[in-house]
Amino acid sequence: MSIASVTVHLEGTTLEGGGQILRLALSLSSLTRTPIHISNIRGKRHGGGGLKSQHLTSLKWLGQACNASTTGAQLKSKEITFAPDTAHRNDTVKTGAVEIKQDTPGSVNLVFQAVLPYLLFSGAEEKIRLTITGGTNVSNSPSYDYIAQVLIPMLTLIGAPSIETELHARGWSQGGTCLGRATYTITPLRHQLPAFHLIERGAMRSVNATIIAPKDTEQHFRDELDVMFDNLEPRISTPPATITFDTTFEDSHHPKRYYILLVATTTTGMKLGRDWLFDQAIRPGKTEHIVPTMVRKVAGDLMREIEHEGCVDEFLRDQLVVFQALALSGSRVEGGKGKLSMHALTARWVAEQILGVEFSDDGSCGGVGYHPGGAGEDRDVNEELVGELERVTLGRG
Ligand SMILES: Nc1ncnc2c1ncn2[C@@H]1O[C@H](COP(=O)(O)OP(=O)(O)OP(=O)(O)O)[C@@H](O)[C@H]1O
Repeated sequence: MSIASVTVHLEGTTLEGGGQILRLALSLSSLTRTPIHISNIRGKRHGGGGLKSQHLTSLKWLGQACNASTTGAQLKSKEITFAPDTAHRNDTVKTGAVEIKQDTPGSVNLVFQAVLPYLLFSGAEEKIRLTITGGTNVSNSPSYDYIAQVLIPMLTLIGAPSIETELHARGWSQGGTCLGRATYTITPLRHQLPAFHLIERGAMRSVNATIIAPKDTEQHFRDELDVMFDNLEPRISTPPATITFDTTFEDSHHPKRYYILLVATTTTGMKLGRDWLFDQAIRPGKTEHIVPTMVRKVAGDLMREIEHEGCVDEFLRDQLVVFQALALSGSRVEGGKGKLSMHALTARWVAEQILGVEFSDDGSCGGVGYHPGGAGEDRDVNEELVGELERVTLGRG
């Protein structure tokens, strides 16, 4: 495994040009102790770019965790340097209860996205109960529900220790800001993450709907979902496999807070998710159209994911890039006919710049086989454990 010891410069307007470049670069820099310099941060975003609260929170937390020297660590900053202390040991990360607080509804799950690789690969011996304050349901980011129902089960499928989740309160960016809190209990890896193969999609087994909306819309949602499930079934079923449909409804306790998530699970355990946080101004007395609009929109999005025949949805595809890059060489994620998103291309680019890994057109990656707790030194792999995990990783030839 070769890791750059010189500072890696990342131009923040590259490809997607948003916050993902920063989060992933910070994750990989902290783990490998590679110094980074990012210019024009979020340079393709309207309003001038720069660090938002969620980005700054991740930067500060990772900076203190790996004892990094930083410059530019303030809100709206468009340029940072981040140089982890090369003598620092990642396995000295604080275990037990770890609290990351934000005083805005910045996405809890984008902070989680930034710090998870560091904690999972820290080499720490004890569990980490990570609690993050902020927004749990925020536009253009993974919701708490998506993380719990899609990302985490898929991480378990690829061989990561299971992560428990607990929601204390929801935090919304809609209908006036309100802070939420969620806890993720992470068991750090004790060995390299084996190469994983998500290549067999299997047949559809179930579709679960999660609705969070004002209580008086519950029946309307259930009726719309019943119609939608009836329409969906013949289009996605592969007899003799049968599909079950299920709906969970939660009162959002606010007339302007609406959220829907649909998760399709396949016979090989793949999870495809599509959601929508209703984020338009809702005028009193003008809400009847919202329910059918949301159901139709998300059902259409899920249908497109299913028709692509990939093993992951558009969002998971970019969120798994970091794990492909850190796993042993040869992980492959089948995206099907779906176009690789700009986020996925950007994540690959950051991983290539910092770790020197390469991704092939078929979705496979020459991962570095990162040793938990290490900065890339060649320790022996626990072959027995890796073999065991390989058996639970789907599609392994
Ligand atoms: N509906 C969704 N479900 C699951 N994940 C999502 C969803 N929308 C966005 N994401 C994920 O959230 C991340 C968004 O990255 P992005 O760089 O756009 O965010 P950001 O830090 O808020 O930056 P910016 O404000 O610059 O857009 C990506 O990993 C993407 O896959």
